[in-house]
Amino acid sequence: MTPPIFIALDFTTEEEAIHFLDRNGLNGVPVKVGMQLFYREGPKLIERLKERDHSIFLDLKLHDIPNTVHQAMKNLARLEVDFVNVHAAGGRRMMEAARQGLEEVTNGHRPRLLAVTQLTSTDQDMLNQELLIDKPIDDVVKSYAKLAQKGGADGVVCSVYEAEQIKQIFEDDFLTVTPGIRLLGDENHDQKRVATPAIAKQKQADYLVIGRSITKVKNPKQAYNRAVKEWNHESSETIN
Ligand SMILES: O=c1ccn([C@@H]2O[C@H](COP(=O)(O)O)[C@@H](O)[C@H]2O)c(=O)[nH]1
Repeated sequence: MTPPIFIALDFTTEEEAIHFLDRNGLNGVPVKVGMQLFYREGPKLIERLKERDHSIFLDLKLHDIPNTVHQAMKNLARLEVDFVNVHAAGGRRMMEAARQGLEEVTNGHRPRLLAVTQLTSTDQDMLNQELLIDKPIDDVVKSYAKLAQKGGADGVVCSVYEAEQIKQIFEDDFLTVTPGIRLLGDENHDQKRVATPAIAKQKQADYLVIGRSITKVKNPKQAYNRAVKEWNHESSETIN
């Protein structure tokens, strides 16, 4: 079975991204396409990745008034990717509009809708002092997750540290997708709520998103295999 690990293709051009996959023998692995690459290459890149049999998480994090998100989601749905997302902070009506947009243009196989709870680059201090949210971060994540479910999301983007609690609150099929993954010894960069693949597995995350720990290292294939091994319990590296 393909491991549920999305490699974040945070490259500037399609050629860089494809060359990275080819050079490292990562053909057909699940990939995440974010703003950096999509804003440059757009839908034709998605078509190319689909032809190459990649599952795709299109991570554009929509956050706007409900009508705009509704119309935008109709266009994204036509790309027939596996996952799309919005910021839960846009509110319940916006998420309902997103879901409705996805349903309006797909027959059966619609992309699954995720809602970002709190970015993994946010920590407790930033939440309190910059965003002026005076609550423990895991409570905020849980509360946004509840809102997301009411708004029709199929799951949330959260850190590994909230995944387990979310799994306890919701049915098993409400998904947790967790970025902020680092292999032991790697730099955290701008990420704050960080964990290894082994911890992610322990905390019952459904999917991992890994970027720089794979894409910016000397031997990406070896790093990917390390993540897969941890996920499969073949090695148990713990928290950074
Ligand atoms: O809360 C979030 C939501 C999305 N991301 C995205 O995931 C990758 C992580 O990249 P790394 O290099 O592994 O840090 C990146 O594309 C982000 O846009 C996130 O990190 N946190």
